Amino acid sequence: MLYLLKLGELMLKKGNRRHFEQVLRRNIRLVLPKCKIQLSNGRFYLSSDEPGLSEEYVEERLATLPGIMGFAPVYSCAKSDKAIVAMVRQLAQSQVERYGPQSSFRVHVRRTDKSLPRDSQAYAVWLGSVVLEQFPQLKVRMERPDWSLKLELRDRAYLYHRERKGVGGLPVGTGGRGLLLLSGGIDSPVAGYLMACRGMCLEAVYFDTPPFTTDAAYDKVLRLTARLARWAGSGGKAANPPGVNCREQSLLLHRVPFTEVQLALRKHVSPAAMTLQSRACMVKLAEDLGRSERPGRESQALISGEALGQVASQTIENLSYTNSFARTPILRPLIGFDKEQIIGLSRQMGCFEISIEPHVDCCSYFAPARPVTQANIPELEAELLRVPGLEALMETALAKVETVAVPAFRETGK
Ligand SMILES: Nc1ncnc2c1ncn2[C@@H]1O[C@H](COP(=O)(O)OP(=O)(O)OP(=O)(O)O)[C@@H](O)[C@H]1O
Repeated sequence: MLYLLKLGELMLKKGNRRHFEQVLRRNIRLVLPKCKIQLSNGRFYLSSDEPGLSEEYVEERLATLPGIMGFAPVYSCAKSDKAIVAMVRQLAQSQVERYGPQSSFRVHVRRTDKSLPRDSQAYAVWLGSVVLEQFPQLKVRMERPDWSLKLELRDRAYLYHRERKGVGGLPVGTGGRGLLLLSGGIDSPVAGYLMACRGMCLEAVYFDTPPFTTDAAYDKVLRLTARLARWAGSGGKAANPPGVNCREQSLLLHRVPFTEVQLALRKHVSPAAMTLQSRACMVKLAEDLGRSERPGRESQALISGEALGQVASQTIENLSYTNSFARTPILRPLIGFDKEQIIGLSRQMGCFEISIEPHVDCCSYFAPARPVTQANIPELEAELLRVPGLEALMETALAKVETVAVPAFRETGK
């Protein structure tokens, strides 16, 4: 099996392109350890002789790896006319068996080796006539043919007839480290996906409020984390904090026991500010968690699934209030998205059906009927300071955090 990988945005990097390529190579190795990777002329080639390795298995992983714009299973041969003709004839034969002797086709050629005797167009015309000689009833069609053959003339000749899109973006591990606030809802997994596709190495944190939330709600968060790990989990060893040595494609999920904090807030803050004050505590805890016990490997940003105006608590005043609890930036990649766009991405990720399962999360349980929409920052800060023992409750919560590495593909039994 041989695949040609197209790198897209990576190719635009100038001085540090090698670094990006190395990170991508490391990520591919983690995800597909049984494949060999070779880099030549701005293309990666992935090959394997492993008998049990199916195309479906390989493609499922390549399709979710940030940094890969597209990929195609290819045949390759030397650049001699004789070898190319034999390879074209063989692939044309299989396409005619599939689409019929009267189907339409085109040949597309790219040539990076300028020392060859023909230019790309002349190669395409010549190979088109080779195919027509073999199957005279075929029709040549440039626009939307039934099938096409694509030939790339590089160090060798590479021929393919189908190509799949990847997610593009940049390889995980080239964009710093972020801690995603992951609830069981629709938005936060999508926010994590977008940041992973910009190369950010992620971990996730979930604030759990038993008995107001159930084990089923946590299980839902685990399944969402597994899904997200398909895109974000390729940071592998680089994503491990000290003491964890996970070599699988996986994502670390921290579960913070948040009940005591929520109960103290419910007793001492105004009902209308409940959501906002608990979000502020989450931000503070997440930031402390992202810094704790990991010198040199701290989270450099928090990530949240908030979108401006999506719910009453997500106004610009309220976002400014929660910002004031973090020294690191809070990234909100969905800030300008509407719900339909978010749902579209969530479906694409295979998260939507999980996210809409009906489980109560901590915020909806404690949510006020009429939340504060225009945070008065000094008043709210003063109110939070008056909650007795809040600091100690937060420290206890941090001391009891449970961390698991959630593998990307185990949920499907693969
Ligand atoms: N229990 C939680 N654990 C971790 N993060 C949370 C939790 N609840 C909320 N968040 C974070 O706060 C953001 C805003 O949450 P909120 O409930 O207001 O919005 P939402 O639109 O329901 O978001 P989502 O669909 O991600 O739950 C979430 O996107 C998430 O990043």
